[in-house]
Amino acid sequence: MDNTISLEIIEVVEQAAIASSRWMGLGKKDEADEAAVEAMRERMNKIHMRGRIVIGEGERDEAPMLYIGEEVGICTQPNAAEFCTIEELQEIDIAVDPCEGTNLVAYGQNGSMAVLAISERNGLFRAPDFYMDKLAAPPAAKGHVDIRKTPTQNLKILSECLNRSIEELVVVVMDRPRHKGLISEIRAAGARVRLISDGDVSAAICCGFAGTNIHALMGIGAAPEGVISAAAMRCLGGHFQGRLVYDPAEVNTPESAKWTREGNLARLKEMGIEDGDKVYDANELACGKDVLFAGCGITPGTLMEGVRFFGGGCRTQSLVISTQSKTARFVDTIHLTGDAPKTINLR
Ligand SMILES: O=C(COP(=O)(O)O)[C@@H](O)[C@H](O)[C@H](O)[C@H](O)COP(=O)(O)O
Ligand SMILES: [Mn+2]
Ligand SMILES: [Mn+2]
Repeated sequence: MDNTISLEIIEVVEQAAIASSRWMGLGKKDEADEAAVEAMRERMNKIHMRGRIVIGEGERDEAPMLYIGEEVGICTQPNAAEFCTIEELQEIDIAVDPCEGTNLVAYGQNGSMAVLAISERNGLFRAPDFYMDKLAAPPAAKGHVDIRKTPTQNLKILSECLNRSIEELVVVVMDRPRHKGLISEIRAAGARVRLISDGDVSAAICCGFAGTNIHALMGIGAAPEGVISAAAMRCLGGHFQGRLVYDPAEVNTPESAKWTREGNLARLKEMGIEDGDKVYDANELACGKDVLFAGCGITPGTLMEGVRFFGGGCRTQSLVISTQSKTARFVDTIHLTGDAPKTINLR
């Protein structure tokens, strides 16, 4: 993968975050989402790359932009060989969530980001729009905790790996009725629970850094977000496992009521997945040789600030991590609008 993509891609998530943040607190989640999608697509199409969306806003019919299969980047043009380098002509797969946490943006709450993951062709798992049971934990616990173990067992292992008592652990769980039993078990084991209304990508990535006071993510969220989280955790060397949830009874949401257990198993078979209970780790969900994750805060979060506007511009904070560069690059950018020179206030 062309190394310069990692620098240009920062602007993709920045532009998506800025566009979405203009809708922050206005109670309009669809508009916040659409603004991010449009901005992400527009900036992506200016990059010298040959990209294909493998996780996006849905199938072509229901999503006018950034749909699964959409080609993005200058080097997708038919005559690209005339003006693109051999490296730029290599096909790359892209998973996007232009507004991860649309509710958070609409209601002005913390933790929303514009995110994406990139790898070479077939380097990212093409997750269906299923739910996914997830377990994320810090690098020190990688391969020691296991989603097949009980939360109580995993908390014991985590406390040993992180050299702290169970009482000193904080586990993020999405605040959903489906997690009633999980939350009770974590509390009974002695750990503390941080409930979030949305945004489990942010929670998963926080486990990859020490000092965030988040030591695990447990529970069921969406599968596409699981792949993007796995890409980030692969770059960070953290623990990430996911299991697709095919039985609607496990989640019992209006979304899951549209499906049946048998129908879901048949859908998985069509995709070539025979074992619906398979547990995928980060190396399988983001299996490419080179994997890159980029995110930009829309509203403030644990890792990144949100977009902050001032007269004549705004300031963003992004994070780019890649297996290739072996860096976790936090980027603080001031964006100026209009032509007149501005005084940049650093306080
Ligand atoms: O909170 C989320 C919403 O993402 P988005 O639609 O892009 O704003 C994600 O982080 C979750 O992983 C997931 O989408 C959610 O758990 C599934 O929805 P729900 O049925 O409300 O739990
Ligand atoms: Mn999302
Ligand atoms: Mn989204």
